[in-house]
Amino acid sequence: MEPSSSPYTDLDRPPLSQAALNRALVRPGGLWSEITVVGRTGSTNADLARAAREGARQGAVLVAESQVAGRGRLGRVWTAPPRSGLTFSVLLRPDPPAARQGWLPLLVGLAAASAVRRVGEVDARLKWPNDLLVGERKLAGVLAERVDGAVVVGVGLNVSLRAGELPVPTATSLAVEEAACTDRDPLLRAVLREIETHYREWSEAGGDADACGLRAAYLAASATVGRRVRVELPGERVLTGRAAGVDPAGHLVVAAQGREHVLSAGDVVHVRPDAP
Ligand SMILES: O=C(O)CCCC[C@@H]1SC[C@@H]2NC(=O)N[C@@H]21
Repeated sequence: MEPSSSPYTDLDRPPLSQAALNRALVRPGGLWSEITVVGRTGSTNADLARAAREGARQGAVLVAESQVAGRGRLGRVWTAPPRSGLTFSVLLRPDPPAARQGWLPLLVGLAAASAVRRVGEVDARLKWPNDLLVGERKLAGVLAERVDGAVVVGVGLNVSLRAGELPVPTATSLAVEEAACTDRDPLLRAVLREIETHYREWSEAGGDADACGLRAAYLAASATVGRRVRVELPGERVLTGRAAGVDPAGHLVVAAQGREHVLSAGDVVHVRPDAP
């Protein structure tokens, strides 16, 4: 076969099939109501947020082959060449009280990590709140945005990018990690099935992450708890200490300066054990 003239070799990869995804994942009584695959958009989170305001049903999934204005946490951008990864968002209308909905992005991060471990056979772990790491490199990110009564949760997962194609040196991809599977279709199906399972259990437990085992499963997949961390907090404050746990609300507990701090937001950096 002639080498591709495209700067993105991933354009040679098969597109995701909307029809096949709907056949596999949309069923009566299930969470997913409709899966839409678009060739190109600005941001799947922005699109689903708009749909949510217009009254779209719970369980809408929007997948983009190419996203040109992907949004990340804390005002960052998410860059991914076409078909090089998974970029999708889901629309949820959770019943549990707002005070417990902080678990939603953690739940989605856990689902993505479980799917990557199972299908990709890569040891993905979670940096609080919901970055997927392999070692210390970032494989995927999750962005949750509240829209009226709904929550839109977006996932960006690097799949087939080679080392020289990664957007930043601290990133990785399933291809770089020599995953058992770099086919986006089974990966997407696995992530959506995992989200559905965790979301159903969490909803049935009224959002109680202890009662449904979510907190225990999250802690087992955590790369942060037990580590020394530096947390950049809103307002340019920084806290350095030991990540002692995740509380029943999904907040990070950091032991520092002789007491425990409960953090609901922030950017965590894992500090090397031998660092001064
Ligand atoms: O790590 C982060 O900062 C979160 C990144 C989230 C990126 C995904 S890609 C699909 C969805 N649409 C967006 O605009 N962002 C999320």
